[in-house]
Amino acid sequence: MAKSPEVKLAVFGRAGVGKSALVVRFLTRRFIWEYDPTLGKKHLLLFYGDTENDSHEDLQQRESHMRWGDGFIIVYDITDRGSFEDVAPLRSLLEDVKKPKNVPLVLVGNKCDLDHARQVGTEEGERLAAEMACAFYECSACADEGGAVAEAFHEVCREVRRRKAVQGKARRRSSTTHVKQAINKMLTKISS
Ligand SMILES: Nc1nc2c(ncn2[C@@H]2O[C@H](COP(=O)(O)OP(=O)(O)OP(=O)(O)O)[C@@H](O)[C@H]2O)c(=O)[nH]1
Repeated sequence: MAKSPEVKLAVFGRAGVGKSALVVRFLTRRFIWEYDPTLGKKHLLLFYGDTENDSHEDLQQRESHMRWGDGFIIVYDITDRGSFEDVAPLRSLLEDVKKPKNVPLVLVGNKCDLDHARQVGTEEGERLAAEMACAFYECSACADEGGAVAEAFHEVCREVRRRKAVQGKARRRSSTTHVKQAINKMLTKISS
């Protein structure tokens, strides 16, 4: 069976929203405090950073990771409205930095086990995701009973692969067109 192509995923969101916990949950099906520390952050896909008070270096690093990624997950914490307000600027930066635009993206509202402390309604997340034309998941890295964390990661991977397949087809079609044009040119020359 053909191996699935590698997908480079980048996870963005304000500090403390649970990026590392989500990646650990996805990779190990465990919450971060249960996981083996020897696994280490090197196994995490990505874990960036604050959107406020960023140094020039932080900004440069974030932009280079945006260029690096094939697919993106933007995370906010449903108990932290500020982290929700960071989403739109992050998405704009992504649109500015990443070419071509309209990247594979999923929006995640994390920590939904803390419903009593909720500051961002589910419908607000849904509305923002609709504006950004991307899928939306509310989930909890801590108590992921329905498997929404894995579903969010899989959805962005599927979207990346779908687009790679379309691009591959377009590339093959354009190289076939080039060959046809070259043959036609040769035939025209020969017959003239
Ligand atoms: N209750 C609850 N706590 C969570 C959840 N996800 C993460 N946390 C906690 O939130 C805190 C921050 O989680 P991290 O995964 O380190 O967040 P981060 O976004 O990677 O943070 P930075 O590395 O600072 O950017 C930790 O204390 C986690 O245990 C969740 O789904 N529910």
